[in-house]
Amino acid sequence: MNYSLLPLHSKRIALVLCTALSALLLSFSHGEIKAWQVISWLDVVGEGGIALLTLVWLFFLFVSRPPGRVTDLLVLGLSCFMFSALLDLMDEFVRHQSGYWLSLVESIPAPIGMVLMTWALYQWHQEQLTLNQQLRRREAQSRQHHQVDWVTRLYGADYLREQLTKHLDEGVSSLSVLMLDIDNFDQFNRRYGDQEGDRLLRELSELILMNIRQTDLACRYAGDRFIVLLPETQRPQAVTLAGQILESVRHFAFKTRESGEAVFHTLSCALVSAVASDQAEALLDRLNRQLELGRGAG
Ligand SMILES: Nc1nc2c(ncn2[C@@H]2O[C@H](COP(=O)(O)OP(=O)(O)OP(=O)(O)O)[C@@H](O)[C@H]2O)c(=O)[nH]1
Repeated sequence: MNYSLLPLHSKRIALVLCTALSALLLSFSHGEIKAWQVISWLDVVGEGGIALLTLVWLFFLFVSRPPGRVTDLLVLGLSCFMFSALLDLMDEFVRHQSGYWLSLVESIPAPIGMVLMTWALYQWHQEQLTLNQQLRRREAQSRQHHQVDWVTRLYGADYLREQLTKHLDEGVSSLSVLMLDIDNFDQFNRRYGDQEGDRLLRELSELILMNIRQTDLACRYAGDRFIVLLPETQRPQAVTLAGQILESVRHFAFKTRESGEAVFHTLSCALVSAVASDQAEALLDRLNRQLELGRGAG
């Protein structure tokens, strides 16, 4: 199991522990401990099981989800539910005198928790739809995770070559291919470090993905260079799409981790349209040359 997300939840874990502790303290401070013989062990197992399983759910939540709104709602909801479940369990061990208000405190958090969790699950569903959409854009027509680039999570150059060859062999009509290169990335790396460089690569990949269509395929071709395959796309449409990517990158304020300073970036781009006799490598060479020529001219 991967526990790498646990440290990110230290405050939430503290909240859960405080909630559990306050349920125990509240119960012990308002009653007296029952005699061993009158405890109903069947109820203890049933109610204790519910409280324990709530804690298990919380544990899996912490190891599975990064912090965020949906996570917070789920933690709050489960904590409320656990609070009621623990008070319910403590009833088996402690006889309470002030029955009415304590039973109110015991009953109310559980339904509030259920409402919060229901709302959280709806939000989770919405979040999943967005993630699925991003995944579909990353995956194009097939799923080959060994060919994914681990910095950007985009497909790498080998997968790109395979897909490009496939498109060309199938004679897909109007295939446009776009190459994008981050300007002055080396300078950025030297100033802010490689880790920030990796983060920039990831964030720009997200921006590229957000601007392409479901049928397009974005790959990391090399270092700071990306390629987007645009099937069934005439040049004017490809030019518009490229313009949208360049604009969104130009307006994107990358915040450095250390100082929060906003750093802006531009991309250089080249665009070619495939012709009937094209081979993948020749087309990629054409793209590379065009990009360098454009830079020379710029
Ligand atoms: N952080 C990080 N840097 C990388 C990675 N792959 C390549 N690089 C760096 O990317 C930089 C690319 O440098 P160049 O090809 O000169 O690109 P550039 O500085 O953008 O120059 P122009 O393209 O001419 O604007 C080099 O410093 C590489 O070390 C990576 O995965 N992560």
